[in-house]
Amino acid sequence: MFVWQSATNEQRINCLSRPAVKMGVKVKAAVEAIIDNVARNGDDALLGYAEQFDARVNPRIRVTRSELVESEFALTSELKSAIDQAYSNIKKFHQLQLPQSKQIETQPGVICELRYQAIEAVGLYVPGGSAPLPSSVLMQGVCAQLSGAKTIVLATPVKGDSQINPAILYAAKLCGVTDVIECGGAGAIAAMALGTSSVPKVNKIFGPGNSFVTMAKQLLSQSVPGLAIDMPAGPSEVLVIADSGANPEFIAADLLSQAEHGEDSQVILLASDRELILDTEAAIERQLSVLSRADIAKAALKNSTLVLVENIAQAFEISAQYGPEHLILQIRDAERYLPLVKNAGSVFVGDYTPESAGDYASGTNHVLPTYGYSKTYSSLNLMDFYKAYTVQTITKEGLRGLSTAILPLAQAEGLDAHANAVKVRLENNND
Ligand SMILES: NC(=O)c1ccc[n+]([C@@H]2O[C@H](COP(=O)([O-])OP(=O)(O)OC[C@H]3O[C@@H](n4cnc5c(N)ncnc54)[C@H](O)[C@@H]3O)[C@@H](O)[C@H]2O)c1
Ligand SMILES: N[C@H](CO)Cc1c[nH]c[nH+]1
Ligand SMILES: [Zn+2]
Repeated sequence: MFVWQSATNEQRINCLSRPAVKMGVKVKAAVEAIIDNVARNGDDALLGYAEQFDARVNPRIRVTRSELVESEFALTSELKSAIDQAYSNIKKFHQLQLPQSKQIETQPGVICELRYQAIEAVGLYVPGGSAPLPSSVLMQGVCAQLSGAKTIVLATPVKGDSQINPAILYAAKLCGVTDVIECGGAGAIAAMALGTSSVPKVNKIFGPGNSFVTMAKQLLSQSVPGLAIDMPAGPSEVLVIADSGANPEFIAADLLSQAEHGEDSQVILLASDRELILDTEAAIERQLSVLSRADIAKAALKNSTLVLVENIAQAFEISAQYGPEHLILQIRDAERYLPLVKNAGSVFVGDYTPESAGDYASGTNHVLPTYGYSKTYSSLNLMDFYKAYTVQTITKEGLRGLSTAILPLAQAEGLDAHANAVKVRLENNND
């Protein structure tokens, strides 16, 4: 147990530091080499990485159309309807976000509009190194589909001699994905950013992934002209704020649900009650013993801390400083505390709102900023698949009215040609 009140500043900073950030320099060098190889050797580089990193036997790049169409027959009816239910809820929540153009006459004869256009070609990365994630297909695919993107490329790694997971293919089919690519990591991101013989080049790359994926997105968005990315969405994180009324079994389950994602996941509990922390420690031990991914969760717990805070208000201050991907509030009267939430990708309110609900099926998006980027980035939403642009239409009289602002400003800036573009029109008597 970490006691916030008696810790030094340095100990507090350490307690909130993220494991993935510590390995940044090594990851950058590896990713730069991968991008360079894909730029030079295209598909051949991708096939090589599939063998090297995913132990792929007879690697290939493209999944066929008929595999997509037939994927549902490989699913149990239970899993198929689970995917359908999640798809429907995610679609409902994201349909709410459809952008609407707006216009206003700012002064007589001067009309300004804000319009939206879907990004034409999008690349969706679905992590698959440690677990296949059909839910991540839905989170990104529903948005791409609702936006009307023309090209929707989905890349995911496949391990060893296994087949690509049919649940991933079925979710991709539901979302209207146009190209499914069997490659992972930085290579897959580079392929979608640069294009290869088999992989269409896209305008924007989305999706979570490990440190290699996240680094590749960041590096390529700085070097490929016009390429955009959604956000740095790396190793999963959850921060739980709990009061003395919380259930330690629920807290332990929530912490373990994210610890099991990867060894570099981080889970933090901020609790105002010492007994609750001790009970949660015991619950974690009990629950861990029957988890199939206990080893991964145990490793992640080494980067994680159960913290005793003075009071709930202090917990919110610490959480704002950390900026978690997910924030779970297991406190009485939790809604009352929502105004204290400052930086969090997605907030789960009350004892019966586990993160798993948002991870899979409630309707909210699970692609969220990590590494503290919830301080500045939004959670993935439909707007990320659009660009907004403006349109203006001005009548001659409108321009005359506006000239009293344009001409003095152009003069003040010493830009005569700007002023002339107005004057020639106002002096024109040919219409
Ligand atoms: N933030 C979010 O919204 C969100 C959502 C889902 C999952 N996640 C996170 O995504 C991550 C998924 O990671 P993952 O590893 O399971 O899958 P992944 O698909 O992101 O990464 C697997 C790929 O990493 C590459 N790789 C592996 N070892 C490498 C090495 N030594 N050098 C270079 N490249 C290497 C390989 O190409 C491999 O195919 C987890 O950390 C999980 O927590 C985040
Ligand atoms: N918790 C992950 C985001 O950090 C999303 C996910 C996918 N499947 C299960 N969980
Ligand atoms: Zn999860």
